[in-house]
This record gives sequence, structure tokens and C-alpha cells, in this order.
Amino acid sequence: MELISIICASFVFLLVLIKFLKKPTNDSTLKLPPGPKPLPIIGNMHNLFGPLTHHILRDLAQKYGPLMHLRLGEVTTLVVTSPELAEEFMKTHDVIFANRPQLLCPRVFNYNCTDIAFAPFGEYWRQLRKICVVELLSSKRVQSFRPIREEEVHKFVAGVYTNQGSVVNLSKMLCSYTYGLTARVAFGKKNKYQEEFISLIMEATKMTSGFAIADVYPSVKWIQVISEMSPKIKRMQKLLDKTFDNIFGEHKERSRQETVEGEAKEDLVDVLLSVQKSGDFGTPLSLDNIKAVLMDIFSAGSETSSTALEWILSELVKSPEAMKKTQEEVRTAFDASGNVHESGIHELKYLQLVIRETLRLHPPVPMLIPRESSEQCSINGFDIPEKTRVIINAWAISRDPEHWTYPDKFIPERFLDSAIDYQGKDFKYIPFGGGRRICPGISLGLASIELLLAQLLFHFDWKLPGGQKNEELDMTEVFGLSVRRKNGLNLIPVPYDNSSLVKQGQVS
Ligand code: HEM
Repeated sequence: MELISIICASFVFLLVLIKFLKKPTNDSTLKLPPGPKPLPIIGNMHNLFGPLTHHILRDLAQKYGPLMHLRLGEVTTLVVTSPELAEEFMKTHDVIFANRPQLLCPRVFNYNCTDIAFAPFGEYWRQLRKICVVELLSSKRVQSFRPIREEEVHKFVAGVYTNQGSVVNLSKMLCSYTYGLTARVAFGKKNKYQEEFISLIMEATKMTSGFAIADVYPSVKWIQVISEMSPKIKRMQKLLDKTFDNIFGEHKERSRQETVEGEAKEDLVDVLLSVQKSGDFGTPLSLDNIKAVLMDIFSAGSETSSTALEWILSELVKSPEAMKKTQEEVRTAFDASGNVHESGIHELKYLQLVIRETLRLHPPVPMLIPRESSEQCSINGFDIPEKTRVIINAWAISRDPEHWTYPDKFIPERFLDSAIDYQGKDFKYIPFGGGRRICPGISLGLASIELLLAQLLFHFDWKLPGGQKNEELDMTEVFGLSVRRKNGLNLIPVPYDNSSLVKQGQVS
């Protein structure tokens, strides 16, 4: 088996070599930003060898500067590591860099990049964005999902309560909470294909976060064809597509019945189907387009929120002072009712600071989603060719000692009286990106984070197992679609006396 892999790899290498010996690149005529010297064929790929790419890129940028050039395979790539330059790419020249590279996995899983995150910058993407902002993810829509959130959060805390005093793997629970919540928001009532769909999408998400050789040799057509036909990818795509059809089938049947009973409520599938029916969308919206958008909602929405929750709780456990302050705030606000209500969440000012500070230290998508230039331009005196891939290292920027004091320390108070928000206007803090491609799911993401967090802090005190000291909590990261904890967050919940869970003695 190993011998076959070596023969195949050598064959691929040889074919790429032949191709590159035939086709010289034009980089030498341009004044590109500085960067490490590339090797033939692989370029700078060897420079990225290691588990945490955002750390490696930060370290390289310390040597080559905040605008660094790398050649990854055949792709000219720029890495941006300062707020000033991030502003150049995401504000001053935003139109030129509003494109996305057409990567292998979104081509296969997101119906040829017809989702929002990977659709090329143009009319189709503009229409999708509009649907997102006005219909799918508007504040009114986010508000309309409140009963679903409350139900799912209640299920979560009830599950924790039954495990009081024993070790719970919060990482695992948080993941199923966010995926489950997204499924309810997208499909409405639980359907019989939901579990299957969630496990498929989690598997596809894992594949998406991996490295694809096709993405660094886009002009080598046979690599594209072979990669797209990879049996693993094809099989997964077919399964996902079939499950989508099953879900839509069941959804249609249910909506028909519910309309008769006058009970229908709008979930995201309803909204997308009604946009499709209305014909308001510029080009007709196909069923595959709807599936592509739903792929985004799941992969961009679930993984990020559970990662954020995991890091927020980790930072609080590691800083008992901040934990005490946050819990006192939540308990003072909700002691009278014994339970947290979403309508009062906005009063929790310190909790908001805790979330903000955690997203600075641990932006779930640390290098945002790559962009691609649609034409040649010049930035800071350097030439940027058309189709240059741009990586913005938001993680490194939000820990830059030139812009943040004690950058690696968890200090929620630093955001007290600060005008910095999530809207990407101040480029030293961009956990949701910025410019035209900024995340459209900020409100939905925050709503699912805030309610669960407040509930977990209200109803329980949290202890580390095995007599571990709080300050020693392991915070090692692992790279994937989002940067999560390497080791699951295992904690022991101890119910709070004034919690309605304790008062009722059981969970309804
Ligand atoms: C804590 C939660 C979340 C974080 C940290 C986050 C972060 C991000 C980031 C960094 C980007 C790339 C922005 C850029 O390239 O400038 C992005 C894009 C996107 N996010 Fe989020 N996100 C979150 C939640 C959500 C949710 C809940 C949804 C939807 C349900 C969502 C949907 C999207 C979509 C569709 C895009 C692509 C936008 C485009 O290319 O036009 N995100 N997100």
C-alpha cells in the first residue's frame, strides 16, 4: 500500500514538473512584497509545514513584514499581518479583493461555489447577500428563532444538571448544541434525517479544512479532475445531496399539512423556497443553489459558535476572577426568576466584554476566508497580480503588541468604554472579517452564544477534574475549519442553589 502511494506521488510530482518546466511564471517582472525564497514547483509550501498555520505565518511575518509574499504551489499568495494593511485590502481596495478563490471542496460540496461564502463577487453573490441580510439573518429573523434557542438551551442545561458532580465533556456537548440549533433554525421541527445530515456535514466540514493539492495547482486541469473524482469526496457529496432531498421532501409534506392546520412557522428552508417561488431573485434560484446556501449556514454557523463557546468557557475557568465577576453579574440580574431570559441578556455588560475579549484571543476563523484579486493593482508600492490569493491573519493582528497591551492576556476590561465592535471598522479587531465579505451571521451567532453562556454561568459553578489548578488549564489549539481546543474541555458542574433547576429538583 505504501509503495503504491510513493509511486503515485512520484508520478504526480513528475507530471507537475513537466508542466512547470514548460511554463515559466511572470512573477520576476513584478515588484512583489518580500517573502521567503520559494523552491521550484512547491514554492513556499515547505515553509508552512507544522500544525498551526496562523502561528507559522505570524512568525514568518515577523521576519518578512506585514505584507508578505509566498508562492504556494503555483499560486501567488499574500499574507497580511497589520491593521493598516488589512484596511487597504478590506476597505480601500475592497472591490478588487472581494473575490474568493474557487477551491476544491466548495466546488464539490457547495454546488460549484454557488453558496454565499465562495460565490464569485458579482451579481449572483450580491443577490444572495441581500437575501441573507434582509430575509435569512436579519435581526427580526434572529429574534423569531428565540423560542427555538430557549428550548435547545433548556435541553442543554437539563443535560448538564443530570450529570452534576461528574465530569462532562463540554466540547462535545457544545458541538451538538450548535449543530442541533442550526438544524432547527434551518429545517424547523426535528426531522428523521437530521442526525444523519449533521454527521455528514461534520464529516464534510472536516474534509474542507484539510489541505488539497488541487488548490495550489489550479491551472493543472488533470489534478482538478482527479481530485473532484476522488471516491471519498464523491461519495460524501452524493450522500449529502440525497439527505438534502429527503429533508426537503419531508419538509414539503409537513408544510402542506401544517398549512391546513394553520400552524406553519417560517424556518430558513421556508424562506429560501418562498424567495425561489416569488421570482424576486435576479436569476432563478435553483434547488442546488438553496442547498449550497444551507451548506454555508451549517458549516459557517455551527462550528464557529461552538468553538467560540468552548474558548469563552476555557478562558473563564482559567481566570477565576473574571469567572466570579461574570457569574455575579448574571446571578444578580436573574436571581429573582431563578432562570436567564433572553430579553435581559443586553443588561449583562461584563459578559459582553468577556465574549469580545475571547474573540480577540481566539477568533474561530483566525485567517478569515481567503480572498482573491480580480485585477492587478498596487499596494504600498508593491505590484499585486490578478488572481493573487490573500490571507488576512486576523489572529496575529489581534495579538499584535504594537496595537494591544499585554496582547496574550485575557483582560475583558480592555473593551470597557471602547468603541471597537464586531463590524470590522477597526481593523485591529476583525473576528468576523470586514468589508463587503464580512460575516452576515454576527447577530445569529452571538444570540446562540450569549443565551447558552449566561445559562451555564447562572445555573452552575464549574470545577476542573483531578484537582487541576485553574491557571494550568491546557489551552493548546488544533487547526481545522475553525481553530478549536486540541483537548476537549472537561469540567464538573456544581448546581447553583438559587437555580430554578435546583428548586424544582428535577428538569421538566
Ligand atoms: C461566532 C460566530 C461566527 C464567527 C466568528 C464567524 C466568522 C466569520 C468570518 C471570519 C468570515 C469571513 C469574513 C471575511 O472574509 O471577511 C465569515 C463569513 C461568513 N459567515 Fe460567519 N461567523 C460566525 C457565525 C456565522 C453564522 C451564525 C452564520 C450563518 C448562519 C455565518 C455565515 C457566514 C457566511 C455566509 C459567510 C460568508 C460571507 C461572504 O463571503 O459574503 N457565520 N464568518
